[in-house]
Amino acid sequence: MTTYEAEPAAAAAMFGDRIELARSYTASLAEHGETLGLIGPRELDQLWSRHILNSAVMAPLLQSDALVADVGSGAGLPGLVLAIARPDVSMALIEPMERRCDWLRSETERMGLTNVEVVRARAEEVHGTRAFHQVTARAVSALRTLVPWTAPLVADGGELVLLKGARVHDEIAAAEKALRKHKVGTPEVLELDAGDGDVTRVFRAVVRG
Ligand SMILES: C[S@@+](CC[C@H](N)C(=O)[O-])C[C@H]1O[C@@H](n2cnc3c(N)ncnc32)[C@H](O)[C@@H]1O
Repeated sequence: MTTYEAEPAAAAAMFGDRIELARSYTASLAEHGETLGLIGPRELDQLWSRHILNSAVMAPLLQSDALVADVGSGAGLPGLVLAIARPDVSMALIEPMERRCDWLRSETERMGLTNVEVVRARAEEVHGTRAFHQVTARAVSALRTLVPWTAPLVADGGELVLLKGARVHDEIAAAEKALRKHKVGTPEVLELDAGDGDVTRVFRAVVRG
């Protein structure tokens, strides 16, 4: 059995009655994630805090019954975690790599999640074919590149909700032209606590399509 970080106290409160599913996904990611190239070996020590809770912190930011796209889901971060935490939300996981899509589909099926759709594509290939109330992404690219990939997927008046690191304000400055071109309104940077005292930064902005 693979050993990984013990469940932080904050997890149960963050997932509520969905905690067993979150435990199941975390255990499965710990067991298969390294072999499938989804996470590095050293990440097992921070699997809950750095990946699962860091993703789950976005759950309260999703609108009720929203149609959400997660661009570049990879192992399912934050998309699968959000689908677990928010069963009212319909989540499309947009991921171009076949092996990652296979993993996302098999986890969706194994956990019996009915609110997940896996879309094997680059975000740009989905432009003009679908529109979402909110679009999420984590660790995919700097805003300058990420905004042109994600903003065209947002329905008029919808939101970008992007997990970002400490350099988010520099990224916003560098993305000024892209933000204007894609009609992204003035962004706010939320500083959220994922329960471990570390700050998780989220870029949130309305898109006028
Ligand atoms: C560094 S991984 C991050 C995965 C996950 N979001 C996480 O936080 O662990 C970046 C992911 O973005 C995907 N990706 C890269 N370019 C993309 C694009 N244009 N559209 C959608 N996904 C893309 C990659 O295949 C990869 O799975």
